[in-house]
Amino acid sequence: MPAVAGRAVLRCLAVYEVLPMTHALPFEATVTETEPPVLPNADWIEHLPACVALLVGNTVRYANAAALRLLGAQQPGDVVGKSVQDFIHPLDLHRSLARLRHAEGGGVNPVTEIRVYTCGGEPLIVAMSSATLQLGDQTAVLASFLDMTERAAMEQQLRQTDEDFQRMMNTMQDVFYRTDAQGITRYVCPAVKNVLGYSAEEIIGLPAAAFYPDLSERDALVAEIKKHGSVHDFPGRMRRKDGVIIDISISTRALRDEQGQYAGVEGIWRDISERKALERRLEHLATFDSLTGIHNRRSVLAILEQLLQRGAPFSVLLLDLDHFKQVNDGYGHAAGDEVLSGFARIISREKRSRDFFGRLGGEEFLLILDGADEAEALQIAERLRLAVSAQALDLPGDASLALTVSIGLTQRRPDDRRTADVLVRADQALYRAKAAGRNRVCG
Ligand SMILES: Nc1nc2c(ncn2[C@@H]2O[C@H](COP(=O)(O)OP(=O)(O)OP(=O)(O)O)[C@@H](O)[C@H]2O)c(=O)[nH]1
Repeated sequence: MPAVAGRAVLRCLAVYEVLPMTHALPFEATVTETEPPVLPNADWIEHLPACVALLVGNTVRYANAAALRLLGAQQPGDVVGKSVQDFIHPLDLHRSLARLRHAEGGGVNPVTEIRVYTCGGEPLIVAMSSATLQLGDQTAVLASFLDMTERAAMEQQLRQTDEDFQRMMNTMQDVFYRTDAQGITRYVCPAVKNVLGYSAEEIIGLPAAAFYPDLSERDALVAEIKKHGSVHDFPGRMRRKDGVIIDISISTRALRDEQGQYAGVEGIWRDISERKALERRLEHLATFDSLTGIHNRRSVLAILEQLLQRGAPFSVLLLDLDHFKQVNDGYGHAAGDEVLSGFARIISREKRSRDFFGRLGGEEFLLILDGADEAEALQIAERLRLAVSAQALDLPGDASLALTVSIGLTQRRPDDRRTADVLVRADQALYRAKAAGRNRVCG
């Protein structure tokens, strides 16, 4: 048997790793157009798991058991003696015949996928290689093939899965990422460009920590993941390429290697800056008076309640602008608003930084003097009263108006339990100040 043919067949079969390379091809064969080729001592080919067929011209002259099985033959005659055209898919026929001619000319055809039909018409995909085989003075082609239908389907499925994954990653608003045990970013989806301003390529290979403005936040995250295995909506912050710090929410889990060792993290994070800003706006609205910007009623009373609960010493001033109705009546409601804002500005400026100032409603305000006893509170109240009467309050246009304020004062008493206990006394003191002629402080 010519060495070329032996090498070719071995190469065909070695592709599938079904034969140890030490096997030599032991057959000498002869082929005629009418009779099956004789392949003495070739039992092992007959029993190979790989499909083997011998072709002369376009006709199948021999097919081993595996080939007959794959092609669904009931008997050898269903395949042997038939033309390859009976089995090859029309779209692959031209290519297959060209390969046959190439092999006949002494060439070796590397493995390629070819669509074939079984005897029952079922389509298959086979991986086929072929090479010339000189049998006496006749040239045949030895083809070897394996069923790849399942693998092709799996590959198609994998491709589909990969395409779906890429599509999902490309359209995601959230950022999917993966780091290794050293915290190096190994994957990040393209959405990161919209959120951080960096492309995925710029980030992959860099430590995830590089994007945290405060490293302790990242350390806290990793510690939490290592402890619990995962985190959900963990708050954090990241620095964008333009330097802006954004609020993020992270949901991620620990990755483990085969030994169960920590191997990094995988998860998603989303930009929640807008949500946070909205929360802050809502919180501000819920805490501060929209006209004056100082604490609103709910907020200043909550502070009063807290101080009471803590048993902290304090005094309160209840402040009420005198004859404020006349401002509204004389200059209009907008002018009244302006005056209220101006008044709040004066008190905010004049109060001590540790004091809490809020608007209870209308033209009535509460100032909580943290730590102040009655004597100290009286001093502060007098100072505020003078500051108000000394400064003309602006009205819309160029006009301004001098107003006065009456102040009711009370000190926190040991038996005060509720805010109302304090407020009622302050209100009574304010009433006395009004009754006594206004523009004064009463305790
Ligand atoms: N512009 C404006 N006016 C308000 C607001 N809330 C309450 N007022 C007005 O404040 C006025 C309060 O009038 P009164 O309770 O009679 O008190 P006053 O005129 O200040 O008189 P005394 O307190 O007795 O000195 C009313 O005219 C209310 O309509 C507000 O948010 N803006």
